[in-house]
Amino acid sequence: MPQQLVIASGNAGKLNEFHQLLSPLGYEVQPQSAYDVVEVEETGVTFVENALLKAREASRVSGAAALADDSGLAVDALQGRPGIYSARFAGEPRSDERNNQQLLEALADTPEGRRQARYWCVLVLLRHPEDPVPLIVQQHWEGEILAHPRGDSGFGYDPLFWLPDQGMSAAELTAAEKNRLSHRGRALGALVTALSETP
Ligand SMILES: O=P(O)(O)OP(=O)(O)OP(=O)(O)OC[C@H]1O[C@@H](n2cnc3c(O)ncnc32)[C@H](O)[C@@H]1O
Ligand SMILES: [Mg+2]
Repeated sequence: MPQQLVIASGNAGKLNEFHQLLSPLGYEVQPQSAYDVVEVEETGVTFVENALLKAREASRVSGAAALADDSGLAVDALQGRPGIYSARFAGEPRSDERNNQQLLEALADTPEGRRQARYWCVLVLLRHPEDPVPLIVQQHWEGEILAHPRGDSGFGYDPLFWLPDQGMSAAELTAAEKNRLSHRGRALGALVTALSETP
């Protein structure tokens, strides 16, 4: 992995997690805001398309290697929604709290036992804006949607994301524990491995 990386994201929760995961490995990470990268429109219909759009713009503007994350929550009872629209589920202005409320309403008639869901995380690394061989990895994290929020760590849908094996919500995990288990933490592990195997 290039030692200096721009993180193509404006999401403070993601930026924190990338910092925690990459700094111990010796990477110097900077948010795209350090280069005044403006948020691109996420016009793709897949996570990978949106991640490519974000990485390319950040790499183009910064002139550096860029890592983008497009992620979201897919709920079985909602046929995979909100999916790529997770950040915009409750419309504008975007807010985690309103998105969580929207999710609870959408699942109001769905009983416990039928509330399976997963987070997806797709990471795209571009070494330069015209990199013809982007590194792409995707990972998921299985859970269930709670009827009431629990915990105040993490971000986004974490207070509603129940982890049966842990007996707690994603927002009740420590940051280190979330990074070890999560879609993002494991995707980054896979990316580092993929990079070490790439010529
Ligand atoms: O596009 P950037 O600038 O990176 O920031 P964003 O928040 O818009 O990010 P996405 O477009 O990838 O949308 C992902 C949404 O999915 C949710 N999400 C993704 N990973 C999550 C996590 O680890 N915990 C909680 N919610 C998460 C959260 O609501 C995010 O806003
Ligand atoms: Mg986004």
